[in-house]
Amino acid sequence: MHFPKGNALLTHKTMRHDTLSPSIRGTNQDDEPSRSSTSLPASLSYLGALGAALRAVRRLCSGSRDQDLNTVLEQACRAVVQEGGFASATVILLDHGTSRSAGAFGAGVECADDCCASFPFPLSAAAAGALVLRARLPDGFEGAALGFIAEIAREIHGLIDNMERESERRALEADLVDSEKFTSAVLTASLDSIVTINARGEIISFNQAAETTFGCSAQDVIGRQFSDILIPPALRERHRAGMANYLATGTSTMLNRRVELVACRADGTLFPVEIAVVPVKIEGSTIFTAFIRDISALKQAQTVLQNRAARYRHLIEKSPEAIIVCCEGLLGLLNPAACRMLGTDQPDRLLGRSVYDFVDPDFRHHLRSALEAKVPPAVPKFVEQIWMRSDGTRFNAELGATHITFNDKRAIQLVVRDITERKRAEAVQVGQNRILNMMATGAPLPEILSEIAHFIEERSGHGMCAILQLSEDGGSLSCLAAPSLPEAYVDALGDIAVGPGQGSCGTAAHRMAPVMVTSIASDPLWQSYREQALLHGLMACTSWPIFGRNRKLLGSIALYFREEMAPAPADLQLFSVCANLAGVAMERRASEEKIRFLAHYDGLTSLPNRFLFKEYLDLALRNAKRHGNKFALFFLDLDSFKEINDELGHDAGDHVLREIARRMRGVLRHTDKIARMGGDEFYVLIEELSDGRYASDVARKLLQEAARPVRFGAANCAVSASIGISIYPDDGQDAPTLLKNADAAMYRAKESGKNGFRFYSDDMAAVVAANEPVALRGPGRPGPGTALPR
Ligand SMILES: Nc1nc2c(ncn2[C@@H]2O[C@H](COP(=O)(O)OP(=O)(O)OP(=O)(O)O)[C@@H](O)[C@H]2O)c(=O)[nH]1
Repeated sequence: MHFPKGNALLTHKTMRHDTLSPSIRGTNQDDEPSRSSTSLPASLSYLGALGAALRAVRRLCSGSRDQDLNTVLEQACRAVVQEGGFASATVILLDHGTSRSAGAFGAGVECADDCCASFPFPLSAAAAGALVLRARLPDGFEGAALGFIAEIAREIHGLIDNMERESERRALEADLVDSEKFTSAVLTASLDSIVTINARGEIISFNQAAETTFGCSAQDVIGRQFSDILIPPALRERHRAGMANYLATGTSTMLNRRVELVACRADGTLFPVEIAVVPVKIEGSTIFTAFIRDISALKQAQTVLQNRAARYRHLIEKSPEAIIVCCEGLLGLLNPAACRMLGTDQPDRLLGRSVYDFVDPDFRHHLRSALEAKVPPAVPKFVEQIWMRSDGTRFNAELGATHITFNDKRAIQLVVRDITERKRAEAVQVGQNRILNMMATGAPLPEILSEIAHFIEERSGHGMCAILQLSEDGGSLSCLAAPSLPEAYVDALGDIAVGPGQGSCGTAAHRMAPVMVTSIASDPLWQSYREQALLHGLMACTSWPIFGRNRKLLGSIALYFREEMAPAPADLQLFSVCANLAGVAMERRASEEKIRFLAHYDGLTSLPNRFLFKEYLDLALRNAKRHGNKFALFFLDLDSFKEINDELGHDAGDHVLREIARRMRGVLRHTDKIARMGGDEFYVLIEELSDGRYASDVARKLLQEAARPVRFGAANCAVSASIGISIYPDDGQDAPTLLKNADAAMYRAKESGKNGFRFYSDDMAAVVAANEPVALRGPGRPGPGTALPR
């Protein structure tokens, strides 16, 4: 299609939009369109053709409802060209400032003297654009033809306008249908019940979910009062009042938000719902759409969860073990046992604090590695640590950690046990075993008691311990171990009398019960010892009696402090254990001493027996050999002792033996030894012998004591003694020789008339030889053939 040069007619700038006045340009003219052509008359046939074109276009307009716009415009252009005899017809449409050819016919037809005219559509109309015609005739756009052509253009414009309106209407209709379908689908598919009511409270829509939820069909409820069907009877009046208030005032607390309520099913059962009501004003009237969700299952799940949470909380609350939940190292939950363990009854004061605040710094890294472990142990592993209470005091803790979810977060649940008591008991057990081991291995009593005292001091922290033993007569206490007390104080105190008002120890022994004195300065029990104690800075003293079997009092334990205070209650049991240990040690030592006494001493006279005398003799020999000393060995046998037994009885004989033994012991030096061999025979060992005369003096004194009558009842028992003496080294270099020679000398004294003594001399060797194998004495009847123990 050929357009005039510059296409000036096709731009809206050159179109005259206010009217359908065309722009016309002749091929042979300049660019200015011809304005004078309206005066030329058009031929009747041409006008008839234009009329036919106009009618054809009108026909198209009426039958174009269902056709595509471009097709119809194409047909219109064809009709205009074919009926009107134009070379070409084109409809140009402006669309958002750009032009497009919406329909054309006859394009590409060229003729030598054609002219072209553009008939614009009004800009104010829905469709803007123009009908562009090319006429074969030079006067094709003149006179009456112009009116026809303008009419054709108007018809085409009307056609475009109608078709576009129709198209828009159809699109809107389609949208509406789609929207209704969508709404219907939403309502149907919605899991929530959607119920719409009008301002009178009547149900006007009721979706499928509502039918299921409330147990009634839409058909049954539409038109009925919402409150009569879906609201529980107890709430109906409130609902009506609320609606009335909203309609009157426009305010409501129920609308446009989600609230939980109770709804009523068709069968009358009530159930929990979550409801949101949205009011909508339509044509001056208000309708209300309620979105209702049955939350029975949710509530049940919540109840189950709440019950579970409550059970968990109950278990935690009642657990005797301390349970602590930590989130990111902070305390998130503590049960009462944990609060007690950490020394508070106000968990709120601990919540949010770092768990590390309660752990001894030396153990924090242990806890950190447990809390930050990526893979928790399958079974919680309990570890021991030192923890701290709120007041900073430390305690032994055993704890196990497990990973849990707490408040939707990863958390650690700690089970913490205060094992201070267990550790204390273990320490007591270890100490007790150490002390029992000392007893079993025969450690000396003072060492054992000293160990017990150290143990008590160690456990008590800063006390000083003393262990005292009761005297045989039960009248006083003497200190056996006091490793930490000032020596001067122990010496100054000496033996403590047992009785009321005798300090803590004397009073405890007297009362046979513990005595706690927290102020030595003011307690009347310490009146007699106060000055000494205060002089050494001792301010308090608690004492426990020590008992043996059958609650026999053996002594007492004292624990002194340099402050006015009492032992910690936790230590009292330990001290009572220690008092028992001291009792066992003391009693055992007493038993051992008794056994030792029975083994080494004569039961009648309490003098050493022949076994012990043998040890004395061996020791004397070693000393004498080492130092070049002399010593004398006496063998003493009572004369005519048998007669006492025979005449006055065995008891009288025993009495005489005891008395003479006591007297002889009394006249000897404490370094001298005297032993009873048995019967009426005794040995005496005189060491540090300067010369023989001293031995004679001792022999005379012994004879004198033996000869002094012994009173037994009304009788005076009179005996005498005969003594034989051998001297080391003159009369023998070893024990058997010395004993043999003393024995021989004693025989010589008997032979010489008794009540006298004889030193061994070589002439006695014959007697000894005659009595060989060896004239050694043993228990019982004197005579040769009985040897001392080796
Ligand atoms: N009462 C008593 N008598 C004892 C005890 N042990 C031994 N005897 C007796 O002591 C006497 C000692 O006997 P002898 O030494 O032979 O008799 P004796 O009369 O002293 O004779 P001489 O030594 O020769 O003077 C015996 O009669 C024993 O039975 C004892 O423990 N108690």
